[in-house]
Amino acid sequence: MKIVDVAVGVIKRQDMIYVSKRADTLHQGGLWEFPGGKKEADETIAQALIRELFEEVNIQVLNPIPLMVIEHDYGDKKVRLDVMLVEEFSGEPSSQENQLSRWVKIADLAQYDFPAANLSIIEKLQQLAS
Ligand SMILES: Nc1nc2c([nH]c(=O)n2[C@H]2C[C@H](O)[C@@H](COP(=O)(O)OP(=O)(O)OP(=O)(O)O)O2)c(=O)[nH]1
Ligand SMILES: [Mg+2]
Repeated sequence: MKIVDVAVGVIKRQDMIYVSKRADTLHQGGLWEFPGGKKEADETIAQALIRELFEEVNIQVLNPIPLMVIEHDYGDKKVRLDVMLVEEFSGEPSSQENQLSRWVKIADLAQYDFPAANLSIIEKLQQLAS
């Protein structure tokens, strides 16, 4: 199965992360996510991140920092999540795609249902915060 490259942005301000709820109809629908999306063939992963975060939450990413890469096989789809920490950005995140979105304290992220591939991201954020 072809692996899908995904740029994922962990948008952080102080002890809060900006999360959105995926539409029910999408792959891994109804779960919470960090904004992002599929890399196009002609893009670098950083370019994909900048484009996706502008399209989805209307911010200009300034200085993304690589956090981790996660490969996960959902059975129906294999993904490679290139996760980047976004602490420097301009604009105020707001959902452009009718997604429910909110700032959540890192300590409270575990109360939200995320796709299985995201568990190690949340663990890492909690380690960094403690
Ligand atoms: N954006 C995002 N995708 C995630 C996360 N965790 C996770 O497993 N994924 C998976 C779900 C999808 O299979 C894939 C990303 O798809 P997407 O639906 O965001 O892609 P996209 O924005 O390009 O959407 P589209 O153009 O296909 O509608 O990565 C996450 O935290 N954020
Ligand atoms: Mg997306």
